[in-house]
Amino acid sequence: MAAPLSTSRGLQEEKLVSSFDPSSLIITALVSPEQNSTAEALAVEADSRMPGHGEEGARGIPEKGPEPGGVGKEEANEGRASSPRGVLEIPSLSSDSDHSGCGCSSSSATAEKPTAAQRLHWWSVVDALKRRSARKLLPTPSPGIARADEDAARGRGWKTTTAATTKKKKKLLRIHSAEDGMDRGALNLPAWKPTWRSFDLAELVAATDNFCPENLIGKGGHAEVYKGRLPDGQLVAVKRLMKKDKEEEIRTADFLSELGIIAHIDHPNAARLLGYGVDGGLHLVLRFSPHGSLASVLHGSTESLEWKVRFKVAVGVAEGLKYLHYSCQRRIIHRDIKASNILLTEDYEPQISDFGLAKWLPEKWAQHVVFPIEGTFGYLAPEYFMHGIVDEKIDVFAFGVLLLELITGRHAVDSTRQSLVMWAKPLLDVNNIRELADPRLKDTYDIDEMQRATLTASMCVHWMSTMRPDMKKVVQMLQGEDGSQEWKQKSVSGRALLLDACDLEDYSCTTYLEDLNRHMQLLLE
Ligand SMILES: Nc1ncnc2c1ncn2[C@@H]1O[C@H](COP(=O)(O)OP(=O)(O)OP(=O)(O)O)[C@@H](O)[C@H]1O
Repeated sequence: MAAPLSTSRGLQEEKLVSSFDPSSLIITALVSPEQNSTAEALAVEADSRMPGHGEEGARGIPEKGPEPGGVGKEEANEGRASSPRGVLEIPSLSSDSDHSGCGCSSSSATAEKPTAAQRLHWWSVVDALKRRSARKLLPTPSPGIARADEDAARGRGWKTTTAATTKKKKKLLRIHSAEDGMDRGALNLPAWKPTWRSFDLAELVAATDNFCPENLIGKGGHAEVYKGRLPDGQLVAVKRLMKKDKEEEIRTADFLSELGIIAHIDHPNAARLLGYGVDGGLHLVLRFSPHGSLASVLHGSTESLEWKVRFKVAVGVAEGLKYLHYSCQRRIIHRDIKASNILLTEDYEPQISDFGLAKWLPEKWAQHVVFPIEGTFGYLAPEYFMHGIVDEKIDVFAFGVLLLELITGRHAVDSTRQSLVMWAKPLLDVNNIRELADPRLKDTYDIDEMQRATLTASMCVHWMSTMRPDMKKVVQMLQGEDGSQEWKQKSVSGRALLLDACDLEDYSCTTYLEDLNRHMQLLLE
Protein backbone atom coordinates (compact mmCIF):
# COMPACT_ATOMS: atom_id res chain seq x y z
CA MET A 1 0.00 0.00 0.00
CA ALA A 2 1.54 3.26 -1.06
CA ALA A 3 1.99 5.86 1.61
CA PRO A 4 -0.75 8.42 1.30
CA LEU A 5 0.23 11.88 0.31
CA SER A 6 -0.34 14.82 2.54
CA THR A 7 -1.48 18.21 1.46
CA SER A 8 0.04 21.33 2.89
CA ARG A 9 -2.88 22.56 4.91
CA GLY A 10 -0.91 23.64 7.92
CA LEU A 11 0.12 21.61 10.88
CA GLN A 12 -3.29 21.51 12.45
CA GLU A 13 -4.89 19.64 9.62
CA GLU A 14 -2.88 17.24 7.57
CA LYS A 15 -5.41 15.83 5.20
CA LEU A 16 -4.70 12.54 3.50
CA VAL A 17 -5.54 12.52 -0.13
CA SER A 18 -5.61 9.95 -2.84
CA SER A 19 -4.12 9.66 -6.26
CA PHE A 20 -7.20 7.76 -7.35
CA ASP A 21 -10.62 7.57 -5.85
CA PRO A 22 -12.61 4.44 -6.67
CA SER A 23 -15.76 6.40 -6.06
CA SER A 24 -15.43 7.66 -9.63
CA LEU A 25 -17.21 4.46 -10.53
CA ILE A 26 -20.34 6.10 -9.35
CA ILE A 27 -20.68 7.80 -12.70
CA THR A 28 -21.17 4.53 -14.46
CA ALA A 29 -24.56 4.12 -12.91
CA LEU A 30 -25.66 7.61 -13.61
CA VAL A 31 -25.10 8.14 -17.27
CA SER A 32 -27.54 6.96 -19.84
CA PRO A 33 -26.16 4.80 -22.60
CA GLU A 34 -28.59 6.04 -25.15
CA GLN A 35 -26.60 9.19 -25.72
CA ASN A 36 -23.06 9.02 -26.89
CA SER A 37 -22.30 11.77 -24.48
CA THR A 38 -19.10 12.73 -22.80
CA ALA A 39 -20.61 11.58 -19.58
CA GLU A 40 -20.86 8.12 -20.99
CA ALA A 41 -17.33 8.09 -22.30
CA LEU A 42 -16.38 9.38 -18.91
CA ALA A 43 -18.10 6.45 -17.30
CA VAL A 44 -16.14 4.03 -19.42
CA GLU A 45 -12.97 5.90 -18.70
CA ALA A 46 -13.60 5.88 -14.99
CA ASP A 47 -14.33 2.21 -15.14
CA SER A 48 -11.31 1.36 -17.19
CA ARG A 49 -9.00 3.24 -14.88
CA MET A 50 -9.66 0.72 -12.16
CA PRO A 51 -6.78 -1.72 -12.40
CA GLY A 52 -8.14 -5.22 -12.67
CA HIS A 53 -11.68 -3.97 -12.33
CA GLY A 54 -13.99 -6.56 -13.81
CA GLU A 55 -16.82 -5.69 -16.10
CA GLU A 56 -19.31 -7.08 -13.65
CA GLY A 57 -18.18 -4.43 -11.23
CA ALA A 58 -18.93 -1.65 -13.65
CA ARG A 59 -21.80 -0.36 -11.54
CA GLY A 60 -19.65 -0.24 -8.50
CA ILE A 61 -21.70 -2.96 -6.87
CA PRO A 62 -19.84 -6.05 -5.86
CA GLU A 63 -20.77 -9.12 -7.83
CA LYS A 64 -20.81 -11.07 -4.65
CA GLY A 65 -20.84 -9.33 -1.35
CA PRO A 66 -18.95 -10.60 1.61
CA GLU A 67 -20.49 -13.12 3.91
CA PRO A 68 -22.59 -11.72 6.72
CA GLY A 69 -20.26 -10.30 9.27
CA GLY A 70 -17.48 -10.31 6.73
CA VAL A 71 -15.34 -7.53 5.46
CA GLY A 72 -16.18 -5.73 2.24
CA LYS A 73 -13.04 -5.27 0.26
CA GLU A 74 -12.69 -2.27 -1.95
CA GLU A 75 -9.32 -2.97 -3.44
CA ALA A 76 -9.76 -3.33 -7.16
CA ASN A 77 -7.52 -6.31 -7.59
CA GLU A 78 -9.87 -8.27 -5.42
CA GLY A 79 -12.24 -8.18 -8.36
CA ARG A 80 -14.78 -6.27 -6.34
CA ALA A 81 -15.68 -2.69 -6.67
CA SER A 82 -16.15 -0.15 -3.98
CA SER A 83 -19.03 0.22 -1.67
CA PRO A 84 -20.60 2.81 -3.90
CA ARG A 85 -20.65 6.30 -2.59
CA GLY A 86 -23.68 8.40 -2.88
CA VAL A 87 -26.05 8.72 -5.74
CA LEU A 88 -25.16 5.49 -7.39
CA GLU A 89 -27.49 3.53 -5.22
CA ILE A 90 -30.27 6.01 -4.82
CA PRO A 91 -32.09 5.59 -8.08
CA SER A 92 -31.34 1.92 -8.29
CA LEU A 93 -34.27 -0.10 -9.49
CA SER A 94 -32.86 -3.31 -8.23
CA SER A 95 -35.17 -5.47 -6.20
CA ASP A 96 -32.37 -6.65 -4.02
CA SER A 97 -32.77 -4.70 -0.86
CA ASP A 98 -29.08 -4.58 -0.33
CA HIS A 99 -28.59 -2.75 -3.54
CA SER A 100 -31.51 -0.48 -3.26
CA GLY A 101 -31.42 3.21 -2.68
CA CYS A 102 -30.27 4.87 0.46
CA GLY A 103 -33.65 6.28 1.24
CA CYS A 104 -32.66 7.55 4.61
CA SER A 105 -35.64 8.25 6.72
CA SER A 106 -36.79 11.69 7.58
CA SER A 107 -35.94 12.06 11.21
CA SER A 108 -37.36 8.66 11.89
CA ALA A 109 -35.66 5.39 12.41
CA THR A 110 -37.73 3.67 9.74
CA ALA A 111 -35.89 3.06 6.53
CA GLU A 112 -37.81 3.70 3.36
CA LYS A 113 -37.07 2.88 -0.24
CA PRO A 114 -36.98 5.74 -2.71
CA THR A 115 -40.23 6.38 -4.46
CA ALA A 116 -40.62 6.69 -8.21
CA ALA A 117 -40.87 10.44 -7.79
CA GLN A 118 -37.62 10.53 -5.87
CA ARG A 119 -35.97 8.53 -8.60
CA LEU A 120 -37.33 10.90 -11.19
CA HIS A 121 -35.85 13.78 -9.27
CA TRP A 122 -32.49 12.07 -9.37
CA TRP A 123 -32.80 11.54 -13.07
CA SER A 124 -33.13 15.28 -13.45
CA VAL A 125 -29.73 15.65 -11.75
CA VAL A 126 -28.25 13.10 -14.10
CA ASP A 127 -29.82 14.80 -17.08
CA ALA A 128 -28.38 18.12 -16.01
CA LEU A 129 -24.93 16.58 -15.77
CA LYS A 130 -25.36 14.91 -19.13
CA ARG A 131 -26.35 18.19 -20.71
CA ARG A 132 -23.30 19.78 -19.14
CA SER A 133 -21.08 17.02 -20.50
CA ALA A 134 -22.65 17.16 -23.92
CA ARG A 135 -22.02 20.88 -24.10
CA LYS A 136 -18.38 20.31 -23.37
CA LEU A 137 -18.12 17.80 -26.19
CA LEU A 138 -19.10 20.32 -28.79
CA PRO A 139 -16.12 20.95 -31.10
CA THR A 140 -16.92 24.65 -31.35
CA PRO A 141 -18.23 26.38 -28.28
CA SER A 142 -21.82 27.25 -28.68
CA PRO A 143 -22.60 30.93 -28.31
CA GLY A 144 -25.14 29.91 -25.72
CA ILE A 145 -22.58 28.53 -23.33
CA ALA A 146 -21.88 30.71 -20.35
CA ARG A 147 -18.38 32.11 -20.11
CA ALA A 148 -17.67 30.21 -16.94
CA ASP A 149 -18.52 27.02 -18.75
CA GLU A 150 -16.18 27.87 -21.57
CA ASP A 151 -13.42 28.35 -19.02
CA ALA A 152 -14.20 25.01 -17.54
CA ALA A 153 -14.14 23.32 -20.93
CA ARG A 154 -10.96 25.01 -22.12
CA GLY A 155 -7.92 22.82 -22.33
CA ARG A 156 -9.63 19.76 -20.99
CA GLY A 157 -8.98 16.59 -22.88
CA TRP A 158 -12.30 14.81 -22.57
CA LYS A 159 -11.82 11.46 -24.11
CA THR A 160 -14.38 9.98 -26.38
CA THR A 161 -14.79 6.27 -26.66
CA THR A 162 -11.67 4.45 -27.84
CA ALA A 163 -11.20 0.97 -29.18
CA ALA A 164 -9.81 -0.06 -25.84
CA THR A 165 -12.99 0.93 -24.07
CA THR A 166 -15.51 -0.30 -26.62
CA LYS A 167 -15.98 -3.65 -24.94
CA LYS A 168 -16.61 -2.09 -21.57
CA LYS A 169 -18.95 0.40 -23.13
CA LYS A 170 -21.03 -2.37 -24.65
CA LYS A 171 -21.26 -3.96 -21.26
CA LEU A 172 -22.34 -0.67 -19.77
CA LEU A 173 -25.01 -0.33 -22.39
CA ARG A 174 -26.42 -3.65 -21.30
CA ILE A 175 -26.17 -2.76 -17.64
CA HIS A 176 -28.06 0.45 -18.12
CA SER A 177 -30.69 -0.82 -20.50
CA ALA A 178 -32.94 -2.10 -17.73
CA GLU A 179 -33.04 1.26 -15.99
CA ASP A 180 -33.40 3.28 -19.13
CA GLY A 181 -36.09 1.02 -20.44
CA MET A 182 -38.34 2.34 -17.73
CA ASP A 183 -40.75 4.89 -19.07
CA ARG A 184 -40.28 7.92 -16.89
CA GLY A 185 -43.34 9.63 -18.22
CA ALA A 186 -45.52 6.67 -17.47
CA LEU A 187 -44.68 6.70 -13.78
CA ASN A 188 -47.63 7.26 -11.58
CA LEU A 189 -46.03 9.69 -9.21
CA PRO A 190 -47.07 9.99 -5.61
CA ALA A 191 -47.14 13.46 -4.15
CA TRP A 192 -43.51 13.90 -3.20
CA LYS A 193 -41.84 17.22 -3.32
CA PRO A 194 -38.09 17.32 -2.90
CA THR A 195 -36.79 19.87 -0.45
CA TRP A 196 -33.94 20.77 -2.77
CA ARG A 197 -33.73 21.94 -6.34
CA SER A 198 -31.48 22.80 -9.23
CA PHE A 199 -29.94 26.28 -9.37
CA ASP A 200 -28.72 27.75 -12.64
CA LEU A 201 -25.50 29.71 -12.87
CA ALA A 202 -27.24 33.07 -13.07
CA GLU A 203 -28.97 32.42 -9.72
CA LEU A 204 -25.69 31.46 -8.05
CA VAL A 205 -23.86 34.42 -9.55
CA ALA A 206 -26.60 36.77 -8.35
CA ALA A 207 -26.67 35.22 -4.87
CA THR A 208 -22.91 35.42 -4.31
CA ASP A 209 -22.30 38.68 -6.12
CA ASN A 210 -20.45 36.81 -8.85
CA PHE A 211 -18.50 34.70 -6.35
CA CYS A 212 -16.99 37.87 -4.98
CA PRO A 213 -13.87 37.18 -2.81
CA GLU A 214 -15.50 39.11 0.03
CA ASN A 215 -18.15 36.44 0.19
CA LEU A 216 -15.61 33.63 0.46
CA ILE A 217 -16.33 32.14 3.90
CA GLY A 218 -14.37 28.94 3.77
CA LYS A 219 -11.89 26.96 1.81
CA GLY A 220 -11.32 23.27 2.34
CA GLY A 221 -9.18 20.77 0.50
CA HIS A 222 -11.72 20.37 -2.27
CA ALA A 223 -14.00 23.35 -2.27
CA GLU A 224 -14.46 27.05 -1.87
CA VAL A 225 -17.52 28.12 0.06
CA TYR A 226 -19.26 31.45 -0.61
CA LYS A 227 -21.91 33.20 1.39
CA GLY A 228 -24.93 34.13 -0.69
CA ARG A 229 -28.43 35.50 -0.46
CA LEU A 230 -31.39 34.22 -2.44
CA PRO A 231 -34.02 36.61 -3.82
CA ASP A 232 -36.34 35.72 -0.91
CA GLY A 233 -33.66 36.88 1.53
CA GLN A 234 -32.55 33.44 2.66
CA LEU A 235 -28.83 33.19 3.40
CA VAL A 236 -27.06 30.27 1.77
CA ALA A 237 -23.59 28.79 1.53
CA VAL A 238 -22.56 27.93 -2.02
CA LYS A 239 -19.91 25.24 -2.07
CA ARG A 240 -18.01 25.25 -5.33
CA LEU A 241 -15.79 22.27 -5.99
CA MET A 242 -12.31 23.37 -6.89
CA LYS A 243 -10.58 22.20 -10.00
CA LYS A 244 -7.17 21.73 -8.44
CA ASP A 245 -5.32 18.57 -9.28
CA LYS A 246 -8.30 16.28 -9.73
CA GLU A 247 -9.52 15.13 -13.09
CA GLU A 248 -12.92 16.34 -14.18
CA GLU A 249 -14.47 12.89 -13.94
CA ILE A 250 -13.16 12.32 -10.44
CA ARG A 251 -14.50 15.69 -9.37
CA THR A 252 -17.87 14.85 -10.84
CA ALA A 253 -17.87 11.54 -9.03
CA ASP A 254 -16.98 13.25 -5.75
CA PHE A 255 -19.72 15.79 -6.34
CA LEU A 256 -22.37 13.17 -7.05
CA SER A 257 -21.23 11.18 -4.09
CA GLU A 258 -21.55 14.11 -1.69
CA LEU A 259 -24.83 15.23 -3.25
CA GLY A 260 -26.23 11.71 -3.10
CA ILE A 261 -25.61 11.40 0.59
CA ILE A 262 -26.43 14.89 1.78
CA ALA A 263 -29.69 14.99 -0.19
CA HIS A 264 -31.03 12.14 1.89
CA ILE A 265 -30.06 13.41 5.27
CA ASP A 266 -32.68 15.06 7.37
CA HIS A 267 -31.61 15.78 10.90
CA PRO A 268 -31.18 18.96 12.95
CA ASN A 269 -27.54 18.06 13.53
CA ALA A 270 -26.58 17.58 9.90
CA ALA A 271 -26.04 20.13 7.15
CA ARG A 272 -29.15 20.90 5.11
CA LEU A 273 -29.01 20.78 1.32
CA LEU A 274 -31.05 23.41 -0.51
CA GLY A 275 -29.94 22.52 -4.00
CA TYR A 276 -27.21 22.00 -6.50
CA GLY A 277 -25.88 23.63 -9.65
CA VAL A 278 -23.84 22.11 -12.44
CA ASP A 279 -23.38 25.09 -14.75
CA GLY A 280 -20.04 26.86 -14.63
CA GLY A 281 -18.72 24.35 -12.12
CA LEU A 282 -20.13 21.93 -9.61
CA HIS A 283 -22.00 23.56 -6.74
CA LEU A 284 -23.86 22.52 -3.64
CA VAL A 285 -26.21 25.06 -2.11
CA LEU A 286 -26.50 24.65 1.64
CA ARG A 287 -28.23 26.38 4.49
CA PHE A 288 -25.89 29.04 5.84
CA SER A 289 -24.43 28.50 9.30
CA PRO A 290 -23.88 31.96 10.80
CA HIS A 291 -21.18 30.98 13.30
CA GLY A 292 -19.10 29.12 10.74
CA SER A 293 -17.19 26.06 11.82
CA LEU A 294 -16.48 24.82 15.32
CA ALA A 295 -12.77 25.03 14.47
CA SER A 296 -12.98 28.76 13.89
CA VAL A 297 -15.03 29.38 17.03
CA LEU A 298 -12.98 27.12 19.28
CA HIS A 299 -9.50 27.79 17.95
CA GLY A 300 -9.76 30.91 15.85
CA SER A 301 -11.06 33.31 18.43
CA THR A 302 -9.42 34.87 21.45
CA GLU A 303 -12.68 34.53 23.33
CA SER A 304 -13.13 31.24 25.05
CA LEU A 305 -16.19 29.26 24.04
CA GLU A 306 -18.21 28.67 27.19
CA TRP A 307 -18.57 25.15 28.51
CA LYS A 308 -22.35 25.13 28.17
CA VAL A 309 -22.00 25.62 24.42
CA ARG A 310 -19.16 23.11 24.14
CA PHE A 311 -21.24 20.47 25.85
CA LYS A 312 -24.26 21.26 23.68
CA VAL A 313 -22.05 20.86 20.61
CA ALA A 314 -20.73 17.52 21.90
CA VAL A 315 -24.22 16.13 22.47
CA GLY A 316 -25.50 17.48 19.14
CA VAL A 317 -22.67 15.96 17.11
CA ALA A 318 -23.18 12.67 18.95
CA GLU A 319 -26.90 12.78 18.05
CA GLY A 320 -26.06 13.57 14.43
CA LEU A 321 -23.64 10.66 14.20
CA LYS A 322 -26.13 8.35 15.87
CA TYR A 323 -28.62 9.32 13.17
CA LEU A 324 -26.12 8.66 10.37
CA HIS A 325 -25.13 5.30 11.80
CA TYR A 326 -28.55 3.99 12.76
CA SER A 327 -31.43 5.89 11.19
CA CYS A 328 -30.68 5.47 7.52
CA GLN A 329 -31.49 2.47 5.40
CA ARG A 330 -27.78 1.97 5.14
CA ARG A 331 -25.26 2.99 7.67
CA ILE A 332 -23.50 6.20 6.67
CA ILE A 333 -19.91 6.45 7.82
CA HIS A 334 -18.81 10.07 7.64
CA ARG A 335 -15.05 9.37 7.67
CA ASP A 336 -14.03 12.99 8.18
CA ILE A 337 -15.44 14.13 11.51
CA LYS A 338 -13.34 17.08 12.66
CA ALA A 339 -13.85 20.55 14.10
CA SER A 340 -13.79 22.30 10.71
CA ASN A 341 -16.58 20.01 9.48
CA ILE A 342 -18.92 20.91 12.32
CA LEU A 343 -20.90 24.03 11.50
CA LEU A 344 -22.76 26.12 14.05
CA THR A 345 -26.22 27.59 13.61
CA GLU A 346 -27.43 30.85 15.07
CA ASP A 347 -28.03 29.24 18.46
CA TYR A 348 -24.89 27.08 18.31
CA GLU A 349 -26.68 23.92 17.28
CA PRO A 350 -23.95 21.83 15.65
CA GLN A 351 -24.39 20.49 12.15
CA ILE A 352 -22.22 17.77 10.69
CA SER A 353 -21.14 18.87 7.24
CA ASP A 354 -18.85 17.91 4.37
CA PHE A 355 -20.00 14.49 3.25
CA GLY A 356 -17.30 14.38 0.60
CA LEU A 357 -15.72 11.28 2.08
CA ALA A 358 -18.83 9.66 3.49
CA LYS A 359 -19.62 6.07 2.62
CA TRP A 360 -22.60 3.93 3.17
CA LEU A 361 -22.22 0.33 4.03
CA PRO A 362 -24.59 -2.57 3.43
CA GLU A 363 -26.15 -3.93 6.59
CA LYS A 364 -24.55 -7.33 6.32
CA TRP A 365 -21.03 -6.03 5.99
CA ALA A 366 -19.50 -5.82 9.41
CA GLN A 367 -16.83 -3.55 8.01
CA HIS A 368 -15.23 -2.54 4.79
CA VAL A 369 -11.65 -2.15 3.65
CA VAL A 370 -10.83 0.88 1.58
CA PHE A 371 -7.90 2.14 -0.34
CA PRO A 372 -6.74 4.84 -0.54
CA ILE A 373 -7.09 5.99 3.01
CA GLU A 374 -8.53 9.47 3.21
CA GLY A 375 -9.23 11.57 6.23
CA THR A 376 -7.55 14.11 8.42
CA PHE A 377 -4.53 13.34 10.50
CA GLY A 378 -5.17 13.57 14.20
CA TYR A 379 -8.65 12.08 13.83
CA LEU A 380 -7.80 8.77 12.19
CA ALA A 381 -8.57 5.58 14.07
CA PRO A 382 -5.61 3.17 14.17
CA GLU A 383 -7.39 0.32 12.37
CA TYR A 384 -8.25 2.75 9.59
CA PHE A 385 -4.87 4.31 9.02
CA MET A 386 -3.04 1.01 9.47
CA HIS A 387 -5.37 -1.29 7.52
CA GLY A 388 -8.03 0.83 5.82
CA ILE A 389 -10.80 -0.77 7.87
CA VAL A 390 -13.98 1.29 7.78
CA ASP A 391 -16.97 0.93 10.05
CA GLU A 392 -18.87 3.14 12.50
CA LYS A 393 -16.08 2.93 15.00
CA ILE A 394 -13.77 5.15 12.94
CA ASP A 395 -16.34 7.93 13.35
CA VAL A 396 -16.52 7.12 17.07
CA PHE A 397 -12.76 7.55 17.33
CA ALA A 398 -12.85 10.86 15.45
CA PHE A 399 -15.70 11.98 17.69
CA GLY A 400 -13.53 11.16 20.72
CA VAL A 401 -10.81 13.43 19.35
CA LEU A 402 -13.39 16.17 18.76
CA LEU A 403 -14.58 15.74 22.33
CA LEU A 404 -11.00 16.11 23.54
CA GLU A 405 -10.73 19.33 21.53
CA LEU A 406 -13.85 20.66 23.25
CA ILE A 407 -12.58 19.63 26.68
CA THR A 408 -9.02 20.85 26.32
CA GLY A 409 -9.32 23.65 23.78
CA ARG A 410 -6.32 22.10 22.02
CA HIS A 411 -5.96 21.23 18.35
CA ALA A 412 -6.15 17.62 17.17
CA VAL A 413 -2.50 18.03 16.21
CA ASP A 414 -0.57 20.83 17.88
CA SER A 415 2.15 23.09 16.57
CA THR A 416 4.82 20.60 17.69
CA ARG A 417 3.01 17.94 15.64
CA GLN A 418 1.92 16.09 18.73
CA SER A 419 -1.40 14.35 18.49
CA LEU A 420 -4.00 15.38 21.04
CA VAL A 421 -4.76 11.73 21.75
CA MET A 422 -1.13 11.10 22.62
CA TRP A 423 -1.04 14.14 24.86
CA ALA A 424 -4.30 13.35 26.62
CA LYS A 425 -3.95 9.59 27.04
CA PRO A 426 -1.89 9.63 30.27
CA LEU A 427 -4.23 12.22 31.79
CA LEU A 428 -7.34 10.29 30.77
CA ASP A 429 -5.87 7.15 32.28
CA VAL A 430 -5.72 8.77 35.70
CA ASN A 431 -8.86 10.82 35.18
CA ASN A 432 -6.95 14.07 35.71
CA ILE A 433 -9.72 16.47 34.82
CA ARG A 434 -7.95 19.53 36.16
CA GLU A 435 -5.07 19.05 33.76
CA LEU A 436 -7.30 18.06 30.88
CA ALA A 437 -9.78 20.94 31.06
CA ASP A 438 -9.10 24.00 28.94
CA PRO A 439 -7.44 26.51 31.33
CA ARG A 440 -9.49 29.26 29.68
CA LEU A 441 -12.61 27.67 31.15
CA LYS A 442 -11.25 28.23 34.66
CA ASP A 443 -13.81 26.72 37.01
CA THR A 444 -16.86 27.60 34.98
CA TYR A 445 -17.67 24.11 33.81
CA ASP A 446 -20.25 21.73 35.18
CA ILE A 447 -18.16 19.06 36.85
CA ASP A 448 -20.63 16.24 36.13
CA GLU A 449 -20.77 17.09 32.44
CA MET A 450 -17.01 17.37 32.32
CA GLN A 451 -16.66 13.97 34.03
CA ARG A 452 -19.01 12.39 31.53
CA ALA A 453 -17.30 14.09 28.59
CA THR A 454 -13.78 13.00 29.59
CA LEU A 455 -14.87 9.47 30.31
CA THR A 456 -16.71 9.24 27.00
CA ALA A 457 -13.70 10.67 25.17
CA SER A 458 -11.37 8.17 26.78
CA MET A 459 -13.59 5.29 25.65
CA CYS A 460 -14.04 6.69 22.14
CA VAL A 461 -10.31 7.03 21.46
CA HIS A 462 -9.58 3.51 22.59
CA TRP A 463 -7.06 1.95 20.20
CA MET A 464 -9.17 -1.21 20.00
CA SER A 465 -12.30 -0.47 18.02
CA THR A 466 -14.27 -3.16 19.83
CA MET A 467 -13.65 -1.36 23.12
CA ARG A 468 -15.17 1.85 21.81
CA PRO A 469 -18.86 2.46 22.53
CA ASP A 470 -21.26 2.86 19.63
CA MET A 471 -22.91 6.25 19.09
CA LYS A 472 -26.14 5.21 20.83
CA LYS A 473 -24.12 4.49 23.94
CA VAL A 474 -22.11 7.66 23.50
CA VAL A 475 -25.28 9.77 23.51
CA GLN A 476 -26.48 8.01 26.65
CA MET A 477 -23.13 8.41 28.35
CA LEU A 478 -22.93 12.11 27.59
CA GLN A 479 -26.45 12.70 28.78
CA GLY A 480 -25.87 10.61 31.88
CA GLU A 481 -28.94 8.58 31.02
CA ASP A 482 -27.82 5.04 30.93
CA GLY A 483 -25.22 3.42 33.06
CA SER A 484 -23.83 6.70 34.27
CA GLN A 485 -23.15 5.13 37.63
CA GLU A 486 -21.43 2.24 35.96
CA TRP A 487 -19.35 4.67 33.94
CA LYS A 488 -18.56 6.72 37.01
CA GLN A 489 -17.19 3.64 38.67
CA LYS A 490 -15.17 2.89 35.62
CA SER A 491 -13.76 6.36 35.73
CA VAL A 492 -12.51 5.78 39.27
CA SER A 493 -10.79 2.61 38.24
CA GLY A 494 -10.26 3.91 34.73
CA ARG A 495 -6.56 3.39 34.72
CA ALA A 496 -6.84 -0.20 35.86
CA LEU A 497 -9.47 -0.89 33.22
CA LEU A 498 -7.43 0.54 30.42
CA LEU A 499 -4.33 -1.32 31.52
CA ASP A 500 -6.39 -4.51 31.62
CA ALA A 501 -7.46 -3.87 28.08
CA CYS A 502 -3.83 -3.38 27.12
CA ASP A 503 -2.91 -6.71 28.62
CA LEU A 504 -5.69 -8.43 26.71
CA GLU A 505 -4.19 -7.60 23.38
CA ASP A 506 -0.77 -7.73 21.87
CA TYR A 507 -1.62 -4.44 20.27
CA SER A 508 -0.87 -2.44 23.34
CA CYS A 509 -1.24 1.14 24.28
CA THR A 510 2.45 1.71 23.67
CA THR A 511 2.31 0.08 20.25
CA TYR A 512 -0.63 2.26 19.38
CA LEU A 513 1.21 5.42 20.33
CA GLU A 514 4.27 4.27 18.40
CA ASP A 515 2.13 3.55 15.35
CA LEU A 516 0.53 6.94 15.56
CA ASN A 517 3.95 8.55 15.75
CA ARG A 518 5.33 6.53 12.88
CA HIS A 519 2.34 7.29 10.75
CA MET A 520 2.63 10.97 11.46
CA GLN A 521 6.34 10.97 10.58
CA LEU A 522 5.53 9.22 7.32
CA LEU A 523 2.98 11.85 6.48
CA LEU A 524 5.07 14.80 7.38
CA GLU A 525 8.32 13.68 5.74
N1 LIG B 1 -23.20 25.93 5.29
C1 LIG B 1 -22.13 26.63 5.65
N2 LIG B 1 -22.28 27.77 6.36
C2 LIG B 1 -21.20 28.49 6.75
N3 LIG B 1 -19.92 28.14 6.49
C3 LIG B 1 -19.71 27.01 5.77
C4 LIG B 1 -20.80 26.22 5.31
N4 LIG B 1 -20.29 25.16 4.66
C5 LIG B 1 -18.95 25.28 4.70
N5 LIG B 1 -18.58 26.41 5.36
C6 LIG B 1 -17.21 26.86 5.63
O1 LIG B 1 -16.36 26.41 4.57
C7 LIG B 1 -15.34 25.54 5.09
C8 LIG B 1 -15.01 24.48 4.06
O2 LIG B 1 -16.17 23.71 3.78
P1 LIG B 1 -16.08 22.15 3.51
O3 LIG B 1 -15.48 21.47 4.70
O4 LIG B 1 -17.42 21.66 3.11
O5 LIG B 1 -15.05 22.12 2.28
P2 LIG B 1 -14.14 20.92 1.80
O6 LIG B 1 -13.23 21.43 0.73
O7 LIG B 1 -15.00 19.76 1.45
O8 LIG B 1 -13.31 20.60 3.12
P3 LIG B 1 -12.33 19.40 3.41
O9 LIG B 1 -10.95 19.95 3.23
O10 LIG B 1 -12.62 19.04 4.83
O11 LIG B 1 -12.67 18.32 2.45
C9 LIG B 1 -15.89 25.02 6.41
O12 LIG B 1 -14.87 24.65 7.30
C10 LIG B 1 -16.68 26.23 6.92
O13 LIG B 1 -15.82 27.16 7.54
